[in-house]
Amino acid sequence: MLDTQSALLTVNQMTEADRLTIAAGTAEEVLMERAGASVAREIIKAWPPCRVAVLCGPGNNGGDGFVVARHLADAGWDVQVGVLGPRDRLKGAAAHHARLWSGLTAPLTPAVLDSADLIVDAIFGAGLSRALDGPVAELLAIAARTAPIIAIDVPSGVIADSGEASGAVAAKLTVTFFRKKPGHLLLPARHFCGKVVVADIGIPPSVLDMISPQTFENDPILWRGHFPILSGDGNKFTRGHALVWGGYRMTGAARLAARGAARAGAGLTTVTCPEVALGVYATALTSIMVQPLGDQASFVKLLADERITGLLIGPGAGVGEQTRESVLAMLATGRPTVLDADALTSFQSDPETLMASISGPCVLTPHNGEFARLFDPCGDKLLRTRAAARRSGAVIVLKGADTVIAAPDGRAIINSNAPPTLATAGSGDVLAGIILGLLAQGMEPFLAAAAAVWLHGEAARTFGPGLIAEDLPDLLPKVLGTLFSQI
Ligand SMILES: NC(=O)C1=CN([C@@H]2O[C@H](COP(=O)(O)OP(=O)(O)OC[C@H]3O[C@@H](n4cnc5c(N)ncnc54)[C@H](O)[C@@H]3O)[C@@H](O)[C@H]2O)[C@@H](O)CC1
Ligand SMILES: Nc1ncnc2c1ncn2[C@@H]1O[C@H](COP(=O)(O)OP(=O)(O)O)[C@@H](O)[C@H]1O
Ligand SMILES: [K+]
Repeated sequence: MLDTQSALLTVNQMTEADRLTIAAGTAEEVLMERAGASVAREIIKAWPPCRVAVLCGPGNNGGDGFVVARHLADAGWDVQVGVLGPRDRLKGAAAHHARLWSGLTAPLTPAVLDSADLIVDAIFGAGLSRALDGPVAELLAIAARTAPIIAIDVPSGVIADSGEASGAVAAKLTVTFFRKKPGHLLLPARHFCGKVVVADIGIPPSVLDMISPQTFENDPILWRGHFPILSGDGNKFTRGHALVWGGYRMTGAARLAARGAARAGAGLTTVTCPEVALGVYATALTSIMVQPLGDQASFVKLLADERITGLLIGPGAGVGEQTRESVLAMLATGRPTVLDADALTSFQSDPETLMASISGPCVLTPHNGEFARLFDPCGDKLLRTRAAARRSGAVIVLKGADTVIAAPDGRAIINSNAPPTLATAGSGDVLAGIILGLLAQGMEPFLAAAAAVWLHGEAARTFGPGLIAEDLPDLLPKVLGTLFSQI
């Protein structure tokens, strides 16, 4: 099992974590007390005392709100509490904490927001089961124009499992409990969460042994121990040989990928390209080798070289029969293969042939457009990436600001470190190359893909504004140096 420190829990898994903790002897009221107290602590840390409106819903999220109200009032803050529906509708721990609130409550109308300097959104958390009712959505819209919002668990309107966010408004801070939920990372919900703080409410991490989470936030802790390590007595061949299929006339894409593979640590990197393009590739590549592609038979012969340990096709490959044939020839070797861009689009009219040909370690790196050409685009990003991985038998990297990496066995990782400067031509080509470089060194495809996506995001973050794809490979040494100096 992957390290559960960066696990993301579904609503059902979080309920189970609560249940196991309660069964082990912690009362639900105590968990709620700790949850609300942790939110109040974060507020007191970040804001000076002011007038706060706490908006409480009908469930346990509302119960947390009453705890926050009490702690802030005890600390001398001016607190208004608004409650959705009759106060006696609250049950269990929420009813208990509502009783401990000795101040007034008002109905949940815009009047509660009058002259608020800060607003606590405790209307709905994990229990939101349908789109927000009109009046609640209207109140939230007014709240967003009135003062900064602190959301408890998730901003109301966010579906924690899927990242949908109908009717939600942007919070400055979201305080969640024990572990993050997929909705804190998936778009659009992520945009509404602001800064996310995970508070410890005394749920023991050992409950996760029983829950076996399958979804994780991308973090080196998941894959650092599997990263290729150089052996002192190795040589360039023991570091793997990465082969990139280089197209013509779009030659830049494969060159970017090749540099990504080399910087990720492949001992040798070769671009094989049509004879006519040899000069173009050779002038722009030095340590990376260039080989003429020849006809299909000679390509198959080249693939028979056992020293080649990783294959990539797609960047700048062109859509068509030659690309299809080359993809199938690569897959037939059973060696680790990355399929990107045109290699995916070339199977648009016949995805079945592609799926049926994948048997070895394989990573597909579509963006949303390429994904929809091969797979069912319905459902949230986690769901559809997982389904595609299961269907294809390959690791799927569904790119974007919230890239999801899914394995055929159901594990999934959501990436959160990619800055928007990555939205620049060719950055995906570099990513495919980094994955190739790690695969060529023998790293497991799922973890290689996760590591590459993280390194790619971190490289871009290190660089800052003005990034172009060419910069990315040369930023890897610094990112890797920092990463491994922390061990
Ligand atoms: N279970 C526990 O032990 C803990 C739970 N905690 C809090 O409990 C929350 C989950 O509590 P609940 O499961 O009670 O769920 P919520 O409080 O998020 O909401 C459930 C209530 O809202 C109603 N509802 C759902 N969608 C609605 C809609 N669109 N319009 C109107 N009403 C709607 C439901 O009928 C139910 O009454 C978490 O988000 C967290 O804030 C924390 O106190 C930590 C401990
Ligand atoms: N707004 C964004 N924020 C963060 N990362 C992004 C954003 N937009 C794109 N990316 C990342 O940039 C890369 C773009 O890849 P791709 O769409 O294949 O473009 P190209 O074909 O031009 O290389 C992917 O890794 C993607 O996840
Ligand atoms: K909330």
